[in-house]
Amino acid sequence: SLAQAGSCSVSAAADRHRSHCLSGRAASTMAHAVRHLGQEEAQKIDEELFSEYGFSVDQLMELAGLSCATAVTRAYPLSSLVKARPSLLVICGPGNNGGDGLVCARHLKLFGYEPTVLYPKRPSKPLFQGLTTQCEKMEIPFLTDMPEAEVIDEAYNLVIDAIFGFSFKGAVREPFGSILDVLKKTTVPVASIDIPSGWDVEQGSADGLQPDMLISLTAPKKSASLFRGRYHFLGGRFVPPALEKKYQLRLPPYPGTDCVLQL
Ligand SMILES: NC(=O)C1=CN([C@@H]2O[C@H](COP(=O)(O)OP(=O)(O)OC[C@H]3O[C@@H](n4cnc5c(N)ncnc54)[C@H](OP(=O)(O)O)[C@@H]3O)[C@@H](O)[C@H]2O)[C@H](O)CC1
Ligand SMILES: [K+]
Repeated sequence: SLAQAGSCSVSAAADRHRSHCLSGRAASTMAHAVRHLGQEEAQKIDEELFSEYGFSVDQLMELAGLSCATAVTRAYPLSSLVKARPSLLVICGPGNNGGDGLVCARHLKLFGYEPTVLYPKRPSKPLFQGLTTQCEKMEIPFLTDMPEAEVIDEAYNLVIDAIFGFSFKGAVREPFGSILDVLKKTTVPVASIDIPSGWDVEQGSADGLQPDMLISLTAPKKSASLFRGRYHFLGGRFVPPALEKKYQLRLPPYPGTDCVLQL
């Protein structure tokens, strides 16, 4: 099974479900048995990319956000959107996952979508200020408050969840608890960047958000085995082969020059 081959500790039920749902594409991905990372391991790889491999956060965030925007165009092409306007709501959290969301919003605007951003807790670092300015200069509107679930269902085709990534821990603190409560009541699809927000990075969340799409960055995290949505993509095509080897990531090959891969 994926769990055994991929050394991920999912429950037997999740494992059975996964085997049951195997499609041809999933089966070909299984041959590679991409490894699912624990929280500390994901953070360690991230740290190593910066310290040992000389990357800057901005660089990887740009590639991560571009992957997410590209994956969104694959799952929800402009021609498939049901509303008159190609409107999207991008909800950004206080860490780098939120930064990925800002980059993703900017690229989606360039791809012809109409993103609106909610960014309630903004770090004072120049990186995030710059990403915010870039979005503002691209005429991407910023909301001051989370709309009601009915308003979101009425106004947007898709919500992009860039609230928490692999550093999330413990019970959700405000204002994000209320935001996630509203998000759980919406019926429009949700696309989560790296981790469905509010999920334990390894154990998931039985009564948590159930996104339609998950874009795993670098490599899926353990909780990705519990993802039940329609689209699971891998993005963040920036891992040097030596690092991939060291952590035995067994990443499936990206096709051609693509920056995303559907798992
Ligand atoms: N190597 C890669 O794959 C790259 C991935 N990227 C993206 O970065 C995130 C991880 O980013 P990080 O900044 O480490 O963490 P998060 O965005 O997940 O979240 C940190 C912030 O969230 C707050 N937090 C944590 N737990 C809670 C909670 N229970 N309630 C409320 N808030 C919470 C935390 O607050 P503190 O008060 O604890 O500081 C932080 O503010 C990864 O998932 C990818 O999306 C990079 O962009 C590129 C490289
Ligand atoms: K997320």
